[in-house]
Amino acid sequence: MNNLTDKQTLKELSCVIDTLDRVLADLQHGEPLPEPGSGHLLGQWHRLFAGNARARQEPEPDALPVLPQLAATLEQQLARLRRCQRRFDQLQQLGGEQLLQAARRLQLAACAPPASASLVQELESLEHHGYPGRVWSLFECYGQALAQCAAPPAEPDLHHELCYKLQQLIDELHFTGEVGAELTAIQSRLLDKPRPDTLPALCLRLIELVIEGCRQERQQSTRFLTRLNGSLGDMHHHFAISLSEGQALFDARAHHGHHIAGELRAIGEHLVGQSDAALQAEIEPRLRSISHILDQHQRLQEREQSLLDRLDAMEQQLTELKEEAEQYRQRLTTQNEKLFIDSLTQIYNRAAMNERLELEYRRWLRYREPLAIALLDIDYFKEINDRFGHLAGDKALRLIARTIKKSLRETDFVARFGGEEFVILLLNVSGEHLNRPLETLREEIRKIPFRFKEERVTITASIGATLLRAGDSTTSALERADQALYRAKHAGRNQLVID
Ligand SMILES: Nc1nc2c(ncn2[C@@H]2O[C@H](COP(=O)(O)OP(=O)(O)OP(=O)(O)O)[C@@H](O)[C@H]2O)c(=O)[nH]1
Repeated sequence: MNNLTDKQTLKELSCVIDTLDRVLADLQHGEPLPEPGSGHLLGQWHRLFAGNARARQEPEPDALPVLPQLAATLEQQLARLRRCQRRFDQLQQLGGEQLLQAARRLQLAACAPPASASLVQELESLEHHGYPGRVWSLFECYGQALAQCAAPPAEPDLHHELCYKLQQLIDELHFTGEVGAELTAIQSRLLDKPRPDTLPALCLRLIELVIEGCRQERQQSTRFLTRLNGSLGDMHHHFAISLSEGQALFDARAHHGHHIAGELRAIGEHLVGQSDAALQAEIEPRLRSISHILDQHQRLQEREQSLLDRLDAMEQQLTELKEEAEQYRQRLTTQNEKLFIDSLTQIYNRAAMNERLELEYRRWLRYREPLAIALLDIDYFKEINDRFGHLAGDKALRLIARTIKKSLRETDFVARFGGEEFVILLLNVSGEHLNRPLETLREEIRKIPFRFKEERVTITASIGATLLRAGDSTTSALERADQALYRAKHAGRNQLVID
C-alpha cells in the first residue's frame, strides 16, 4: 500500500468508525434509520479477506475501500434491528391494549352468576337478566287464575283479560330454542281462550320456562366466557414468551453489532503505520471473529423471522378474539336493551324505570337539583277496550306513549309503568315550572284524533306529580305522586294535580 492509499484508507476507516458509533448510539436512543438496502457487503468483504489470508496473499487493493459500503450495510442491518424492536414495542402495546379491552368486555359481559340447582338461586339469578318483574307478574296471574278456578268470575271478560295479559307477558320474553318454541305454542293456545281451570297449570309452566330460559342463557354466557378467558390466558402466555424471546434476540444482535464495530475499530487502529504482512496477521483473527459473528447473525435472523411470523399469527388471533368478544358484547347489549323496552309501546318499561329512578335519586341526594316524578294514567281505558277491543286499546297505548315522548324534553325520562299507566321523571324543573310541561302534555293527549270503528274518540289522562323533598325515599316520592294521581281522578279526571 502506498502512502496515498494508506491515507485514503485511514480516512475511510475513520469514516466507517464514526458511522458505526453513530449507528450504535442511534440504536440506543435515536431517530429512525433508512430502509436497509440489498447485498451482503460484509460477507463479500469477509470472503475476500479470508480467502487472501488462507492463500497467504496480500489483500486486494480494492478490498479496503469497500469498508464504507460495509459500514452502510451494517447500518442497514442495525436499522432493521431497530425496526424490529419498534415492532415488538408496538405489538406489546397493541397486545396489552387488546388484552385490556378484552378483559373489560369480559367484566362487562360477566353477568352470569355461577350455576346452581336450587330454585331460590335460580330466581335470584333472574335479577341479573332483568326478568324478576316478569316472573312476579306471572305469579300474580297464577294467583288470579287460581281465584278464578275457585269462584268463576261473573264477567267472562276477566278471564279474557287474564289470557290477554299472559300473552303480553310472553311477548316480552326473548328466549330462543326449545324454550322460545314452547312459549310461542302457549301464546297460540292463549289466543283460543283456554278453559279457566287450565290456566293455573299454564302459569306455572310459564314460570318454569322463564327460569329454564334464564338458566340456558346463563350456561351459554358461562361457556363463552370460559372459552374467551382461556384463549386470553394462552394468548397472554405466548405473548410474554415471545416478547422476552424478542428482547433476547434484540440484545444478542445489538451485542453482535457492538462486537463487529469493535473489530472494525481495532482493524482501523492497527492499519496505522503497519506493514502489509503485519496488517495481514492482525486482521486475520479479527476476520475470523467477524465470520463467526456473521454465522451467528444468520441464525439470529432465522429465529427472528420465525418469531415475527409467530407474532403475526398471534396478532391475527387477537384480532379474531376481539371481533368475537365485540359480537358477544353487542348481543348482550341488544338483549339488555330488549329487557328494558316495553314491547307494546317501544318506550322504557318498569324495570328500566326502577333503575333510572335509583340513579336520579342518588344524583338528587348528591347535587339537590330538582327532580320531579309524575304518574300518568289514562282515563276510562277499560271502556275503550270494552267498546273497541283490545287491539284498539293497544293502538291507543302506542299513540299515547309516542305523544308523551314527543311532548317532553330529551332529558326527561318516560316509561310504561304497567297497564295504562306511565311514569315520567322530569329533571331540573323547579316547582313553579313543573305545571307547564305537564299541563301541555295532558292537553296534547286530549287532542290526539283517535278514530275507532269510524267513531271519533277523545281519550284523556290524569296526572299526579310531585317534587322530591328532603327526607324522601324513592318509595315515599312515588307514593305521593300516586296520591296526587288519585286526587286527579277523583276531581273528575283529565286533571293535573301537583303535590
Ligand atoms: N288494550 C290494552 N289494555 C290494557 C293493557 N294493559 C291494561 N289494559 C287495560 O286497561 C284497563 C284498565 O282499567 P281500570 O284499571 O279499570 O281503569 P280505567 O278503565 O282506565 O279507569 P280509570 O283509571 O279509573 O279512569 C283494563 O281494562 C286493562 O285490561 C294493554 O296492554 N293493552
